[in-house]
Amino acid sequence: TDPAPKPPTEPDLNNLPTNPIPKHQQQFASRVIKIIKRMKDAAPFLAPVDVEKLKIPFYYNYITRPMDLSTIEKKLNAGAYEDIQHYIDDFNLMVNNCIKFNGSDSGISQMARNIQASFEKHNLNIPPRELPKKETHS
Ligand SMILES: CN1C(=O)c2ccccc2Sc2cc(NC(=O)[C@@H]3CCCO3)ccc21
Repeated sequence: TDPAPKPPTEPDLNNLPTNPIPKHQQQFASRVIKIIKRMKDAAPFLAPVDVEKLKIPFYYNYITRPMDLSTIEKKLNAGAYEDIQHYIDDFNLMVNNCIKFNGSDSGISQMARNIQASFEKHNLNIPPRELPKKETHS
């Protein structure tokens, strides 16, 4: 059939959540993404998959929701995440898109799993939504 059109770019600035994740969670997540972006295996994931450059006109027929590190960063900066879990879900979507299109045994999928392992390690101490109350010692 015909090549599917490019899906709408995220974040949808006309559809931001009323209660996005608080500042301290957004800052934590942005720091993790910055660290991941410095990994050599992150290079193919820094920007959206370029279907023209890679000559893969049917990419969007298989991958209906493309995701990459720059889009996650834009969503963090725009306050597009309602829950910190959704930032983790987007990272895993990026990895799973890669595995789905290229195959689990491909070199690019091994790179995706490498950065995913580092991402999970850095997220071990994700801060809770509400900060612990400052105790006022009477
Ligand atoms: C994640 N991923 C891919 O999932 C992908 C999708 C289809 C075909 C190949 C690949 S490997 C890949 C390569 C680049 N980029 C390059 O190879 C650069 C930029 C275009 C040509 O050289 C970017 C994303 C990507």
